[in-house]
Amino acid sequence: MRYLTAGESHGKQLTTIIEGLPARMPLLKEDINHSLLRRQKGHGRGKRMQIEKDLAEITSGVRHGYTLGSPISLVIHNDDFKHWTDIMGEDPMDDESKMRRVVTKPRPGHADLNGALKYGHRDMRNVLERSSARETAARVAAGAVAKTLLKHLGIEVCGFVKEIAGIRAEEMTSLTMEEKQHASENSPVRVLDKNVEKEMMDAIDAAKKEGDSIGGVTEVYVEGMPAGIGSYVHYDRKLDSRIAGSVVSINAYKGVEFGIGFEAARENGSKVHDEIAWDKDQGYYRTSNRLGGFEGGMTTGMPIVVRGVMKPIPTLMLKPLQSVDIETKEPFKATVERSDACAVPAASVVMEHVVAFELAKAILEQFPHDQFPKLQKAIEDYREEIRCF
Ligand SMILES: Cc1cc2nc3c(=O)[nH]c(=O)nc-3n(C[C@H](O)[C@H](O)[C@H](O)COP(=O)(O)O)c2cc1C
Ligand SMILES: C=C(O[C@@H]1CC(C(=O)O)=C[C@@H](OP(=O)(O)O)[C@H]1O)C(=O)O
Repeated sequence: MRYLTAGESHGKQLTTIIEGLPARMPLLKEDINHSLLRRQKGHGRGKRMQIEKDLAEITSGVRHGYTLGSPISLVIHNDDFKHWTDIMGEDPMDDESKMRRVVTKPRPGHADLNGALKYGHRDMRNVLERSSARETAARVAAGAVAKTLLKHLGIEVCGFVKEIAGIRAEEMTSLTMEEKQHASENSPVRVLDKNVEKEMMDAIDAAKKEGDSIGGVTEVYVEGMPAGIGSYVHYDRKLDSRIAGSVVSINAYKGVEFGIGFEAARENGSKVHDEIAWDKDQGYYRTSNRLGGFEGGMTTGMPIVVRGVMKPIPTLMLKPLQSVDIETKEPFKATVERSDACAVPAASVVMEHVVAFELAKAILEQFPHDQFPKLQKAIEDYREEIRCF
């Protein structure tokens, strides 16, 4: 299974095409729209999110609520496009208007300058339109389809916030999946504890007031993945590495860790590895889950715990960073009209969905079936096989 996204931030629409899903899997647009609305809701976002109401239209690959086995295309319209028709339309602009609207001031921390150098764009709008995290809406749409597949296989994926600007959420390992999902679905900063929620919201509001930005840590937690999914044989099929790559591919993500993560560097082996046990009902299991559900590029059958680090948003409303105009070569400090102050809660939803996509993809590689009921049966049989192994 693979997917492709297309679309510019202020262009007409975003498009997602997903290929490789089996036929006869239940899929409703409501499942996708629920995820899209969650991505929009986190505290700390700027004015753009008040303009957009992300809703996906399924334009192919689904009929009467079931997948057909053909590519699925999803369209999300950009409501902001109506304000940008002259700048983003396909018709050529006259030279004078073009000169007035050309972007020549690259923002540190964004893709502007490197993208301009790579493609030779002297108008950096040609870069920023696509490098914008608007694209994560299209990725969440793909991930929502993957989450639907996983749900029907008994696998639940949930994303929430671990840390914002140094304020840490409660330890989630002791919480049930339902409690985690409650935080993920209902809290404006995706935490369970109301005191921490308030502290985080205050920190975001303070950053906003100062015209600065803040980052944080998000976590994705997965229950129900059977052991042995992924590969120890091929470097590019190791599932933990694919997940790590997909997390760092989210805009502004700079690092990833599984389980105790970087802490493993400071602990002895006796305090890092997860001992193996067995009982008649569940088969093999681990007495701890410090490695976050992976050994040898494959799942262990324990919950997957993966965290990602999001840097602060690079566009700063009142504290613009130093840069150089690519036309005049003069130094400048950028003025900004709008930007998010913190997108960590929203990004936790993005991370949840990119991880879900990698999991669903790995399952389909290991159990290739054209018909969804056959995939369900294959997973059921595999679960029984490993339980009795
Ligand atoms: C959900 C989300 C919203 C974002 N909103 C903004 C924003 O409003 N302004 C901004 O400058 N960057 C924003 N970013 C981050 C930039 O898109 C990102 O830093 C940029 O594309 C450069 O990529 P890099 O940080 O991965 O190197 C956002 C990221 C995410 C995930
Ligand atoms: C549009 C989204 O996020 C955008 C990501 C983004 C950036 O530079 O990455 C900049 C902002 O857009 P604008 O420049 O239009 O204000 C965010 O709102 C979205 O998440 O749907």
